Amino acid sequence: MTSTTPDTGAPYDPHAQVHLGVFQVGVGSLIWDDPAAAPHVAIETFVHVVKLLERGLFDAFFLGEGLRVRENRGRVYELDVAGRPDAITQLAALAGVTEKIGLVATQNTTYNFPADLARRLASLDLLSGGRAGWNIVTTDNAWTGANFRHGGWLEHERRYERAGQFVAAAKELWSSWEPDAVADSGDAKSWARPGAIRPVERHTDLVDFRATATVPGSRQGRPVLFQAGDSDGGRELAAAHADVVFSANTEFGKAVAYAADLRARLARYGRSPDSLRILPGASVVLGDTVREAEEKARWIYHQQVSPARAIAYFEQYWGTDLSAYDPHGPLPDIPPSEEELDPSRGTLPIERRKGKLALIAQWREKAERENLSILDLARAVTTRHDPFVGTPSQVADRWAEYVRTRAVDGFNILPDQIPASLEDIVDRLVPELQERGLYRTAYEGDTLREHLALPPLAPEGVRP
Ligand SMILES: Cc1cc2nc3c(=O)[nH]c(=O)nc-3n(C[C@H](O)[C@H](O)[C@H](O)COP(=O)(O)O)c2cc1C
Repeated sequence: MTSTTPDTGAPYDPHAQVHLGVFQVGVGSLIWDDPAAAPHVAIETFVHVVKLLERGLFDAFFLGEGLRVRENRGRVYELDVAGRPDAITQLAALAGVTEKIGLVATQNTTYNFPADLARRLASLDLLSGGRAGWNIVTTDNAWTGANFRHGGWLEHERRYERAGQFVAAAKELWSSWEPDAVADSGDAKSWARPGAIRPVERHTDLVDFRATATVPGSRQGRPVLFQAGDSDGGRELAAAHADVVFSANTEFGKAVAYAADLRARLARYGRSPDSLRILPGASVVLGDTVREAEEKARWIYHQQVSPARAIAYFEQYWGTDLSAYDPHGPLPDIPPSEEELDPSRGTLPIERRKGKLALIAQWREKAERENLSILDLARAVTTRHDPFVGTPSQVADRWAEYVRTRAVDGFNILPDQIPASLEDIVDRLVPELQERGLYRTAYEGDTLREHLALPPLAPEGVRP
């Protein structure tokens, strides 16, 4: 290691590999209204995407969870799809048309129930031949929970307390079906030890159930555990339980600091730096030249924050109908409603749900100072994940630095366009990565755990 190598809590690795997943969130930034876009809730689109990714030798395809369509004053927010099918149902269908790719469902621990969710994830894992993953989130959005399951607002710390208990209970359920309870459980025998089906129970103020598992373990033992959420509580949950983190720290300096912090936490749980993969979100815009890539990136961003979206964005803050205002004109001259935003409703980033009057005053000042229209201001204040913009060879070189310094172990691609962004990556970026020895040329294993090169589970399958 040279003196300039950043400290990521793991040694420089010239042979490090890029692991790739795709996070198809379905809402927010995807450009669905482009004529080249595939229909957003059609099974054909999902089948096409997942087969494309399998051709590109991706580790995983994964879906977000939203239990309610995002809307603004009773209308669906422009880029947010008019429907978001249940993730586990979608992934079960995709398991039947694929052989290798991992299938990861985001599911929250605040509005689900442990035994029920553990059963559904174990079913996906078993039926896909050990390719399931669970992206554990706590969700800051009581409004979505109330739609189908149970509502109610748990404070941040309590959400993570429940998450810790929930995940530990799920892991115990997954290790509670032991192979001699089955006449011939095939692959399950290779990892679990003999015994019987043990009931699992918890009786706390946050998690209260008694249940027995309904399916044996899969070829990988149990679903691979992803975690998303960047607070101290989120990082502790990851250090205690996760196999993969879906991190929001994409920019190189942030990725280095995050990796060092997380690996120090891992050590406190007695885990090695290699027992966890770090995959931040990343959007990628490729061009034959830097200029072409930059122009495309600008076009994409302008599509994402369209005039109609700019109006809808500010309507949420003003709390009133702004459709009569010209997006190319100045900010509305009417005052916003006095009412604060509902903190339990997650259409907007959580840090922007408080103190809206002060925020609007800041925006007014900025717009006047810089002579910005409604649309200009919306583009200036809405953030996006740091995109990798450049030629395929430039992006491959940057990724080599990221993985070899162990700042990350790969990326979760956040596509802007489906399928175009992903076709670009599979057909143009993957060959560049392969040329540099950064990426597999064939799948070497069958399970998601194997694709991620995670250490095998302990013989008992899980650490409860
Ligand atoms: C990369 C990423 C993806 C997420 N995806 C979802 C999702 O699909 N559904 C959801 O309810 N919450 C999702 N979350 C939000 C988390 O549930 C969590 O509420 C939020 O990040 C706040 O946690 P924190 O305070 O630990 O950062 C995601 C968070 C991150 C960082």
